[in-house]
Amino acid sequence: MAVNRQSLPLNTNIMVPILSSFTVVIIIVILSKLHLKKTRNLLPSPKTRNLLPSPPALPIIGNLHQLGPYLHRSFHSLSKKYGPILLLYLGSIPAIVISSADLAEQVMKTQDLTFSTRPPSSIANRLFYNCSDIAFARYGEHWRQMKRICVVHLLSVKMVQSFRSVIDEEASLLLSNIKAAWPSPLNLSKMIRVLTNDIICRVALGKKYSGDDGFREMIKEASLLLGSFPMKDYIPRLSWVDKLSGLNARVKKNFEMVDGFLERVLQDHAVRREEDVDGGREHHEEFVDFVDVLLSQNKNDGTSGGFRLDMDSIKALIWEMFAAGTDTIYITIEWILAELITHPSVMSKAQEEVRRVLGSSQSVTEEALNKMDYLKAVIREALRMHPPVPTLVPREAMKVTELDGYVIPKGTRVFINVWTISRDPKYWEKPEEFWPERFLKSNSVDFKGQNFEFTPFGSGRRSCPGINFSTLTIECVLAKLLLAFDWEVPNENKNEVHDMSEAFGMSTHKKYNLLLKAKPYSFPSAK
Ligand code: HEM
Repeated sequence: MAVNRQSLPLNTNIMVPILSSFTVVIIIVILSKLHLKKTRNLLPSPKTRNLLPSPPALPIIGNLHQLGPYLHRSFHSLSKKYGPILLLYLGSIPAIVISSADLAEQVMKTQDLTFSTRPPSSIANRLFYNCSDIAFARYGEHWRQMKRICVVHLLSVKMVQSFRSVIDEEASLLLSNIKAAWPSPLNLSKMIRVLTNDIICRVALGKKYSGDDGFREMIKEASLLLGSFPMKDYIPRLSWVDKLSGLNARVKKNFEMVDGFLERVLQDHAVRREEDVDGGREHHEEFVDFVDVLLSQNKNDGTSGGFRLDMDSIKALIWEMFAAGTDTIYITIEWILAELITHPSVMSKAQEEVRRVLGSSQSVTEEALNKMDYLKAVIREALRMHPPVPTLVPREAMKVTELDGYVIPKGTRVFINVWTISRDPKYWEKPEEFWPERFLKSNSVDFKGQNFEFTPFGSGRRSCPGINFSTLTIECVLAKLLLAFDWEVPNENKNEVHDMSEAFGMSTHKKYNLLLKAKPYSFPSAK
């Protein structure tokens, strides 16, 4: 799920848009003074706090003042000083930050069950129907059944293969639009964003909504809200600020829009199903979207081990596919292209491979992809340097436990900083260099969750169920883009295109758009 996004499933960027507002800072300072004594009593005793390395915390806000908008970078700096496990207070919430592969393995494998729940999030609670989704759901029977449905029915290898034609059609449409733009520059970032949104729309809802401005705004607002910082969750005594700042009203409005939209989608599908049955037609002969699958699960609820997939859970799951799927895939493709364009020799090698394997054929089959080792290495290298969810989705300790000899109280939040781990010189040669060849070695690591120095999709019970779908989409789209065009950076855009700065947002996407020229490529014999 999409995105450097803390609350999002994907959103680990807790930050600070609201907190940094002047008014709130003043309020905090006054309250700090007024309640200093009382607050001291609320913090754990010095003895408990000393158990883990921890930067000094302030009353009320804890360590929030030490965190910037790029949470993974703030955690990175703190881990340089305090080590691979450290304790922070996010307001009144204790949180540990993990920055080594060994400790990540402890959390996601050895003690996976202990760390299998998600912390509460008031915004996700509202937007995802009391956390009836997967990514925000607390560990338990509901989450287990929802994840099973997702893994077995929505994102199974067979289902993902059935989406191939959708991915192919949408990518071909993208190529036509790019061709039409030559020789003018184009905003490739924007085009890829629309592409991934269209693919997810068709796969999840059965049709595209990209032409609908209201739909785009609704998704954008939802992801902004999921990336925001509700006082209620971290400094409960300041929860009134959420009302004053308009946050509560925005959440309510967005929920009502999303709910109305999903109601209409479900209605449309239900009517179509009835028409198919009345007309004696076989329902969805060629392609079944997520809504169809979930509605049939809902109908067959007796066969799903007694689990009742109610309408709220269906809506939460459908909506989550957007939250988790759109940005992550878009961001990954954007970073890969940015790195390729910045490293022309890598670009040439990748293009040479794609053109050799595919020839003039536009069809990117599974067999063809299996011959593109270099392209796969490029994708891994981009995910290593730019993991879209850099601190994973936070977990929470379900009971008191021990990590690295430190006592971890029940309810402690856990962030795993994969951004730091996947550039740690202890595991990676030349970690700051974009060097896909590192993944061509016979003993190279994979991102499937078994190598804890490289887990952009997480690992264990809470790992990402969208890994096959993402990999297929990224590989197909990239192969087509490298096959069909030679890429040029207009002089006036050079600085922005090659600038690898990150933007603040739900996920760590590139700060500056890819404004490029795409020269259509013709195979020598076809000239
Ligand atoms: C490049 C693409 C993607 C990346 C890098 C990514 C990454 C992640 C990460 C890091 C997590 C949290 C793992 C953990 O806590 O250990 C996650 C969870 C999740 N992802 Fe993805 N994701 C991607 C694409 C997708 C797609 C396409 C979908 C669905 C269409 C999806 C659905 C989910 C869901 C439902 C969860 C929650 C799993 C749970 O809590 O049990 N993701 N993803």
